[in-house]
Amino acid sequence: MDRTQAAPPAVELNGVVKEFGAVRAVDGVDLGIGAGERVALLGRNGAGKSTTVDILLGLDTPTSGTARLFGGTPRAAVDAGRVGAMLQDVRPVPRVTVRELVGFVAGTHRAPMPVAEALELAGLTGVARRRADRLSGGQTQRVGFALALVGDPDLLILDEPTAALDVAARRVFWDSVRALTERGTTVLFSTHHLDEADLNADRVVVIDRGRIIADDAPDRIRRSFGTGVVSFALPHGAERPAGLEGLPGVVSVEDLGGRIRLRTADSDETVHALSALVRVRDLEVATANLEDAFIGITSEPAPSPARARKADR
Ligand SMILES: Nc1ncnc2c1ncn2[C@@H]1O[C@H](COP(=O)(O)OP(=O)(O)OP(=O)(O)O)[C@@H](O)[C@H]1O
Repeated sequence: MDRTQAAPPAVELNGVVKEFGAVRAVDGVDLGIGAGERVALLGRNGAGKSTTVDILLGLDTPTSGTARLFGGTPRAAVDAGRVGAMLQDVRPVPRVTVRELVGFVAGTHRAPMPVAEALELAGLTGVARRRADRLSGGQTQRVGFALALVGDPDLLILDEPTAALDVAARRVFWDSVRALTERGTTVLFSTHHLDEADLNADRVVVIDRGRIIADDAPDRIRRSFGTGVVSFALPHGAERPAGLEGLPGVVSVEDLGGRIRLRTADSDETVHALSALVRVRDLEVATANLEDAFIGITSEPAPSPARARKADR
């Protein structure tokens, strides 16, 4: 055996397609994720995130293409206790305490972390003696997190992990995720909170209509769609002027019905040229965030079949 060979990636999807009848939920996804990466999976409703996660967990099989975790099948990685998952629907077992439930699941793993540590990382120490079926929505979601991490997995897959968490609980959650990746755990999470992806992922993968349309560091994705947003209202009754797309720095133009938003790589130049083109009202200049980039990327038209085939090659 070649001992110099690098360890296989935590996640490797090659040409994965998943069809449900006429619906192509995943449409040729290639994705590799290395150890210790913290990756956000973003996409609009119905983009294909959960289907991709299901395939990664071996809960569903691709129509074509391959999914591998640590060089083997997802099933093998899950059976070996290398994968912890937190899915959207967490339904706690009735009549046991939080500590008992997490302890029970720890007992099913070969090398779990101490139960107290899992409770602490999930922010549950204060409610450890409470019945697991009598918790708030946010506490229940934290139980799901504790159950996913107590096996001390190499890969954590978290499907919208903070949907029910308040601001303080979110902070605890992301601190814990950071601590886990610092000791080598790979984390893949899906979210609709783009600010969270921006702050907590070192890589953002955007999926749209079953295809990966962006895969980069959050700041690079932000910059690729302009660093600034210039928005303004038109004078009452005025038509949208021609030529906005051609103004210096402008990357894209959105018409929000009376208000125009320009994403730009150079706000100063854009504003200067804009003032010569049209008289505007309520001018605002802001720094672009990941949400602006996301809207820009995902609102682009779907590739035509000819373009899609070309992209496949
Ligand atoms: N079991 C199924 N049978 C039929 N269609 C399905 C099935 N599961 C998913 N789909 C469809 O596949 C597409 C992708 O769904 P998926 O749940 O993966 O999206 P998502 O990105 O997770 O969305 P959301 O953000 O709303 O959770 C959608 O059009 C969905 O309706």
